[in-house]
Amino acid sequence: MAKRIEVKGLDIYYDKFLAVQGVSMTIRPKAVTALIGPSGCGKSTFLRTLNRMHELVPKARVEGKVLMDDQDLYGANVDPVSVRRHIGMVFQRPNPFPTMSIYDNVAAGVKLNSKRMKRADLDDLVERSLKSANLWEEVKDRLGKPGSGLSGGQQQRLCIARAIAVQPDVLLMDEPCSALDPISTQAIEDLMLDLKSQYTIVIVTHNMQQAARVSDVTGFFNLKAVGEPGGLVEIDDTETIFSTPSNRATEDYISGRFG
Ligand SMILES: Nc1ncnc2c1ncn2[C@@H]1O[C@H](COP(=O)(O)OP(=O)(O)OP(=O)(O)O)[C@@H](O)[C@H]1O
Repeated sequence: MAKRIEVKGLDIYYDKFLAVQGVSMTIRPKAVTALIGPSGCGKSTFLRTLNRMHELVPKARVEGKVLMDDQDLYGANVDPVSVRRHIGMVFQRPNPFPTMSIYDNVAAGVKLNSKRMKRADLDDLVERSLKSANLWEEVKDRLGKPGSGLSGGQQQRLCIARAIAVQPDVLLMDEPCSALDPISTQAIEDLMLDLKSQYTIVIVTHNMQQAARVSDVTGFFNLKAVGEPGGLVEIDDTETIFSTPSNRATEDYISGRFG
């Protein structure tokens, strides 16, 4: 659990379009890394390369390396489905399986991985995952009801419980609060702070206050110019990025001068 990710010289393409160029960074285990930057600079694209979801887009590919505790995730013998099992993803819009019960939503990943479990063990796993996602108390009396009947914030925590249930090493979150109200947002932020004791967490956010509140490390992505590829400008401790960034573009962005 909680593995380190090392990205080395990563170029990311959609067919012939180079969307992101030359990203190198180390993502620390048991910490929250936030990725910020203006629209279109490639934050989400980059995030999806970390668990090989990028290549689900036809003709999308990468050059360079992504290592998880020294294992090359793009190595010849690596199964992308297994990578996605170890590196979970939570999306902008909560996407529970709408007709499935709350219980089955949490158990879905484990069942998909064709792990046969005794009912009591599965019950235990569902309970632990919902507790870790700070949702158990709110749903324990209606586990058989559809996940779609929960509020947006509860649905997002259900998706986090589903991601946690398969015991990933890393959790990727792509603007996980952008569809949520402030109270649900705070619940997810609190949850991130809890979860980082066990996981490596990478979050894309448009909300700089959120990056400042939840992350230990912040990476600023930018575009040199329209039509040019995006790239990582700098990455440092969040406190440093928000107080004394070393790059002018970072300073302009965090002080609201552009983006
Ligand atoms: N499926 C796709 N096919 C082709 N190009 C894409 C695709 N998805 C994204 N792009 C392009 O890749 C570049 C980076 O987009 P991406 O969505 O990763 O940026 P972002 O920084 O996450 O933006 P935002 O903050 O607006 O979500 C953009 O030029 C975008 O148009």
